Amino acid sequence: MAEIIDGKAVAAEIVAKVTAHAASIAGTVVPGLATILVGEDPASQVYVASKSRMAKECGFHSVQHTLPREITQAELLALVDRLNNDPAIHGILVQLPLPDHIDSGAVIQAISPDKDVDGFHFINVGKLGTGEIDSAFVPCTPAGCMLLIDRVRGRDLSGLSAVVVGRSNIVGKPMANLLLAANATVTIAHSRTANLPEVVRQADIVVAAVGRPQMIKGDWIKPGATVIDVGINRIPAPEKGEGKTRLVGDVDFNSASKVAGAITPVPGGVGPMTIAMLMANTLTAACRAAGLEQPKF
Ligand SMILES: NC(=O)C1=CN([C@@H]2O[C@H](COP(=O)(O)OP(=O)(O)OC[C@H]3O[C@@H](n4cnc5c(N)ncnc54)[C@H](OP(=O)(O)O)[C@@H]3O)[C@@H](O)[C@H]2O)C=CC1
Ligand SMILES: Nc1nc(=O)c2c([nH]1)NC[C@@H]1CN(c3ccc(C(=O)N[C@@H](CCC(=O)O)C(=O)O)cc3)C=[N+]21
Repeated sequence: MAEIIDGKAVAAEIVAKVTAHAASIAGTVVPGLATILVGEDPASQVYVASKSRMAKECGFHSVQHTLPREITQAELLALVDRLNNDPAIHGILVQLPLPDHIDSGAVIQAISPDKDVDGFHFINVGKLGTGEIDSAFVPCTPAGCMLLIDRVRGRDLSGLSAVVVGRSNIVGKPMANLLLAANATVTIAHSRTANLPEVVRQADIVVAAVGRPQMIKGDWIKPGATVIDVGINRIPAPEKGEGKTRLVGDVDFNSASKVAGAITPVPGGVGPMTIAMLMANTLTAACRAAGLEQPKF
C-alpha cells in the first residue's frame, strides 16, 4: 500500500509559517489580498470564501469583491485597475472561470505582474519558462504539487521521469516547467496522446490534471511511483443518500494506491496546498513591495 501524502497537514505547516512570518513583519507591512468573484457559481463561492478566510487567519488584510454575473468587462477592468493602484493590496486573485461575455485573458493580463499571485500573467509565465523562478509568481496549484513531491523525492529530481497528464495554462504547463526546473525528465500528455496508459507507466512521478473522474487506473502506474492527483470532480454518491455527491480525483485511488509508492488523496491532497500557496505568494508580494527579503518555502 502506498504512503498517503497528507496535503492538509503540509498545507497547515505552510500556513503556520506564513502566519508567523506575517506577524514578524507586521510593523512594516500587512500583506493584503483582494479576491474577485463574478457570478454565483456555488463551487467558486466556496473556494473564494475559503481563500478570504484563510487570508484573515494568516493576519492579512483581506477584501472580497463579489460582483453580479452581468458586470461588464470594462467595469471589471476598472476594479482591477483600482486594486493595482491600492498600496494596501499586494495580491489580486480573479476567480476563474469568468462568465462567457468577459475575456478572461484580458482581465488576467490587466493585473499588475507584481500583484499576480496566481502567476497567470505573461511576465510571470515567461519568468517561470526561462528559469527566473525566484522573482516570479508561480501558479499556486503546481507550486503546491512541487512541495508535496519534495516530501517524497526531495528537491532535486535528477534521473527521475515525470509525466504530467493535462496541458492547461493553469496546471499542466507550469507543472511541467517546475518539474523540468527540478531536473526531472518531463513528458506532457493530453487528449491527443497515443497509448496514454503506456506513457503514464514510464513515470516515476505522475501528475494528473485532466478533469476526468478516476480516469487513471492502478495498472497504468509504475510500481513505487509518486502519484499527485490534482483533479477535483464531484460525482453522484447514491450510497450517501439521494442527490448526494462526493469528491474524487482524476486518479482511481483504490487501484492506484495498491501500486504507487506514495499518493495524494482527494480531498485533502493538492486542494489545501493550492490555498496555502496563495497565502505564501501574497506574503511574497508584500515582502517585495516593502523591500524585505522574501521567505522561502
Ligand atoms: N486542486 C486544485 O487546487 C485544483 C484542481 N483543479 C482540477 O484539476 C483538473 C484539471 O484542471 P485544468 O487544468 O484547469 O483543466 P482543463 O480542462 O483546462 O485541462 C484539462 C487537460 O486534460 C486533458 N485531457 C482531457 N481529457 C483527456 C483524456 N481523456 N486523456 C488525456 N488528457 C485529457 C486536456 O487535453 P487537451 O489540451 O488536448 O484538451 C487538457 O490539457 C480539474 O479536475 C480541476 O477541477 C484545477 C485547478 C486547481
Ligand atoms: N484564479 C483562480 N485561481 C485558482 O487557484 C483557482 C481558480 N481561479 N478557479 C478554480 C480552481 C480550483 N481551485 C481549488 C482550490 C482549492 C481546492 C480545495 O481546497 N479542495 C479541497 C476540498 C474542497 C471541497 O470539499 O469542495 C480538497 O481538495 O481537500 C480545490 C480547488 C483553485 N482554482
